[in-house]
Amino acid sequence: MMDMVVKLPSVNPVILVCTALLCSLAFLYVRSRSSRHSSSDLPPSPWRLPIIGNLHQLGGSAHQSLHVLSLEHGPLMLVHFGLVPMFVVSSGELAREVLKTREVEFPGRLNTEAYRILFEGGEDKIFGPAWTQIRKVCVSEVLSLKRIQALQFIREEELRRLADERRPPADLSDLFLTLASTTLSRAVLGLESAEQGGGRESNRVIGQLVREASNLLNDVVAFGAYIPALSWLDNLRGLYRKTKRVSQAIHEFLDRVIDERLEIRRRSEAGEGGEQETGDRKYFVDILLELQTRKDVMGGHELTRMEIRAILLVMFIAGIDSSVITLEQTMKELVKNPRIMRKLQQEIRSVVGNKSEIHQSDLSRMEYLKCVVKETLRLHVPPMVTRQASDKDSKLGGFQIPANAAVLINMWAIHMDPATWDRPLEFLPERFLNTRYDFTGQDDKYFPFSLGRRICPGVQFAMFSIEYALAHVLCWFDWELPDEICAQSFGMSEDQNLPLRLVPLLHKFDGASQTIITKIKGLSNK
Ligand code: HEM
Repeated sequence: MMDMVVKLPSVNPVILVCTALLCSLAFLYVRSRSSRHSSSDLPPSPWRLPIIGNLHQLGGSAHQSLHVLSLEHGPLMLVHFGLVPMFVVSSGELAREVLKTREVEFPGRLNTEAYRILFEGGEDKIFGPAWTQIRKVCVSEVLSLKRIQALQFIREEELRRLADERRPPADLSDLFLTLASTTLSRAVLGLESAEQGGGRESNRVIGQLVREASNLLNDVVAFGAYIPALSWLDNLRGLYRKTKRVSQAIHEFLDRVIDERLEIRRRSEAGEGGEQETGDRKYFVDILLELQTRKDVMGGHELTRMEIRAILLVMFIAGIDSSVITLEQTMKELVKNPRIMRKLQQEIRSVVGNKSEIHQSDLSRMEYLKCVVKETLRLHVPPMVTRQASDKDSKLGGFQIPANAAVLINMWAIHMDPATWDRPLEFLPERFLNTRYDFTGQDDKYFPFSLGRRICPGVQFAMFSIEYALAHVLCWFDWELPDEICAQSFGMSEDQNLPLRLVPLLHKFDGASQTIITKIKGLSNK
């Protein structure tokens, strides 16, 4: 999500070796200008090549490679991403210091070129002085339990669509994306629901654009970011052209929505029969537009349209991708572990009983479901969170951290620590039964939503949406792999078998009540 997750481009070894040879002279120059800190003050560092630094040691899954390096070099190490020194934290204790107890010393996140293009400026543009106030508005107006309940009917509508996907296999990735983008589009932008005219199409368009933007932010950590002399490679790959195209399409879309909301407000104020701005009809975009004229609430800051667009985009990028990934990875883990899938379905079906709908109160009785989602978030956490040190030198873990240094928190490594987790690579939801782990950021062994001032404000919204979607998908249907997919190799890596296509089989309830039979028939006749 946003620049919070850092992945590396797959690096062609030939390019790397040539670059290393050609640039070794330049390295001598760079070294002559290198840090004024003596190396004994700095954390341990793996051996590195000229210019490319440690990039050759970081495969497609940088978080996994960094974890391996940290086992040898310690919980705080200095790794060179090309010419950029990164201070990599792999222990919960040090992560807590950076993210929470000493957060003022590590206030910002890292910027990338893709980030600057998509948000029309850097991190400061969105997360500047006004952000604390906007965060509060997000939590109370968009992500509150009341708003979550008010939007429940949208989730229900989308889940019913499953029945339309009767021609197997069902594209679950598409279903989860539509569900996440529709729910957020309504809460944030007030876009129409699927039943209202072009609602579905608009939701799909923004959902797809946002996913493209997330991929650009996550995957396209461009060569130029680490080795400026290689930025021509990024141009050659058309990365910035693509980012600019996606950015322009998103901004045009958001501008249209903002203009529509302004027009609705104008007509309503002029008594021209426009939409009534009642509590339920006021969306996040309306609240931001209102804040534009409330400098008093915003600590004297006047929100610009550009900032409004950037804030709306942050909500989408942060909200959609992470929820979809969690849903996809949970279903993949369940298909790989049929025992766990059966146990979970038994729990869901026994709680739902003869009812034809799943209510919010039912979810609170599904303890094993919560364990399953927690375990998915342990194994498939947004792998890395970034921070930038303030403009003063500081110390961490007894080592020197220079002013403005880039810090990477390897969340994945912390969630894999064998000192905390028995058989850490296995999917074992039972490990969370009767434990203290939650998402409030109190614990430094497990914190998929991060810690401290910048902790994810969408925790409740995300957990409810994810649990609700899984309970529906697993209650009425059993799931199988399509014939063409080999069970042994299914889901060996995170990116494998995506988009996720599975065969839904309507579940045969023993002695099912008339209500359930009617529900299932209703679904299959849709
Ligand atoms: C499973 C789902 C989710 C996960 C695992 C997740 C995780 C995270 C993480 C790790 C961060 C970075 C915090 C940091 O830098 O310290 C974050 C930030 C953020 N998330 Fe989430 N998130 C999820 C869903 C959502 C949803 C559904 C929304 C909104 C609807 C949301 C909105 C945000 C926002 C606005 C930020 C930026 C907060 C700030 O910088 O102050 N997230 N999230």
